[in-house]
Amino acid sequence: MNMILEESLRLYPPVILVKRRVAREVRLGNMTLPPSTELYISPLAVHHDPKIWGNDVHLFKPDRFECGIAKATNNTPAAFIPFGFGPRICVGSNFAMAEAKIALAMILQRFKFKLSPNYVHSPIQVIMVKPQHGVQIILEAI
Ligand code: HEM
Repeated sequence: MNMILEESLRLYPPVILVKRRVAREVRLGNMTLPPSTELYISPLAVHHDPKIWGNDVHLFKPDRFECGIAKATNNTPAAFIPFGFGPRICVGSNFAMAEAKIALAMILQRFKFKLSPNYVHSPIQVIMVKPQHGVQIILEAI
């Protein structure tokens, strides 16, 4: 379940941009950034970089996480940042993952489900990334 959630967060990070402001002059690669420069870091872009994830970057493949995030990102921790990175990383990340697993487990204990043929895949950003037309699923009690 962890792998499925991680792969979902990779392909569709709810937060597609995090922002940082440079506090003092800093070298970043071959650039020198003056204080107050604003940096926009896109989890969406990083998560879809074939140089990190390979040519199957756009495919939903939860098993890429089977040996953990470090292995999936070739030891590049900043390549998987659905909850941001560093000292200001999301404080609710563990809570959010636990909550999603509990909710899914409660559904799976009672139902089988499949995607409705009416579903139209159209992720959209309205503050967070979400399915534009909702996600229609067909539940079957077990
Ligand atoms: C799937 C669910 C969630 C996602 C994808 C998410 C994502 C993020 C991201 C990307 C940041 C910015 C991190 C950075 O700048 O490096 C953030 C910050 C934050 N998140 Fe979340 N978040 C989620 C759920 C939650 C929940 C459930 C809570 C509270 C219970 C929460 C509370 C916060 C707070 C307080 C911050 C600001 C942390 C700081 O600036 O020090 N988040 N989140």
